[in-house]
Amino acid sequence: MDPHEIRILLIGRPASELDRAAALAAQAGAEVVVAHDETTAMATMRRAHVALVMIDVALDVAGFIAQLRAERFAVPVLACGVDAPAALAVAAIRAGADDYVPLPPELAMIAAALAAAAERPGSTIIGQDAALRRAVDFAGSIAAARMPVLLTGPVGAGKALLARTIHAQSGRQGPMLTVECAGVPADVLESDLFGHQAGAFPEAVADRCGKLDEARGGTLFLRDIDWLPAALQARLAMALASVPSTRLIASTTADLAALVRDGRFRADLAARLDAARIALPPLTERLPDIPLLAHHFAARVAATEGLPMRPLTDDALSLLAGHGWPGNVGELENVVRRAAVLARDERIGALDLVLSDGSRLSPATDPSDGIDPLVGRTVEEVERALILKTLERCRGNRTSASNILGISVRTMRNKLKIFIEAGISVPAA
Ligand SMILES: Nc1ncnc2c1ncn2[C@@H]1O[C@H](COP(=O)(O)OP(=O)(O)OP(=O)(O)O)[C@@H](O)[C@H]1O
Repeated sequence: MDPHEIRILLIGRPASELDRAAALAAQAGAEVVVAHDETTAMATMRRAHVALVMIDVALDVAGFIAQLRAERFAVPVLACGVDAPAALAVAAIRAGADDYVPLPPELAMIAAALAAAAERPGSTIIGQDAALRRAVDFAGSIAAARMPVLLTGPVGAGKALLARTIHAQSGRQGPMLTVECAGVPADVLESDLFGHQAGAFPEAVADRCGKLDEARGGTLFLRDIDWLPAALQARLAMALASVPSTRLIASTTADLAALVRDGRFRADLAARLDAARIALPPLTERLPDIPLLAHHFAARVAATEGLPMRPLTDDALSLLAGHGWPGNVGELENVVRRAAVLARDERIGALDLVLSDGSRLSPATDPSDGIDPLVGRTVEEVERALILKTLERCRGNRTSASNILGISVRTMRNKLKIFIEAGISVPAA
């Protein structure tokens, strides 16, 4: 196997249930490698691109995760075990594992973990909306070119999916690798992108290849590029010339041109990325696509979970059509996925549609409703009140509030900093 193509690394003792997990993962279409101890596993991490780690809870999960962190690997880790005491599972999650999977694993569970962690080329882009189809057609027409692509649009609009499609249609032989720029510490991001040499920092026990290099002949997808710290923007702008065969695709929910004007993003890098810009419309601007997408997601859940297909009732569809969808297609997918698993009847009804916080779906309101009393206030005052109120409703959760407001978490943090400096109290995180 080409070491660069490993998707799942399974770590466990020989002849354990983990071998069965490996067989199932392979059956689910994954490229799998098994390591029987932590040292071999770390060696694999250093030489290959691993999208997901599954480790037996009987091993030293905390130690392994600490080692991953020390060497600056950002990879999802699932702990797993056979009849493991709940305390072990909890300890693994406390140590930083993303989740616990009981063994023997079910194919559906492995497939779901994979779908969440792996970049799957060729997933279908559903939708008939004219603006969406134009975006997809344009993406197809430039897929084989080498020019960078900038994908813009609100959170959950399908930018990552379109990036995978462009790579799949590009005919490139190399891999598509993703670097998540949002919320990752600068040093981890730097190692992820550029790699490091043994001894570069105390825990750097071996050389590590960065994704910019690893993606030679393939595609490097920089998700939420506006989060890239200034120093790394500079390093990336310089490094691009040395990897001409790596195709860059970047995504952002922000207005990159505005960030350049504010001096928060390098003009040369923005210009480079902007060679081809593709904007994805928010879901509320393509309402006729909602039933198509809902049906698609319901069918996918039925297939992966081994459940009967449950169509949506007309009431459920009209509730979906009236919702505001701040999280766009990603949010719709989550709502339908939950409903398809939890629905008791043969069809998914309006009552089955709940948001991730357990609240019922609410119809969208006209944004100009209730705005009269605000006339006479400044935009700044209204903006501040809206931000603080939304944050309060989200119990201080910056990410949820910025999703709802349609601004980046960084913009939200900057605004809150200004409020705090002005002596205004802000809900705690
Ligand atoms: N047109 C579509 N057809 C089918 N699935 C879609 C479509 N658009 C988005 N999805 C699915 O919705 C989810 C969210 O999409 P995606 O991650 O591509 O959004 P994004 O714009 O990259 O989000 P973010 O801004 O958070 O990075 C994914 O599971 C994706 O596969």
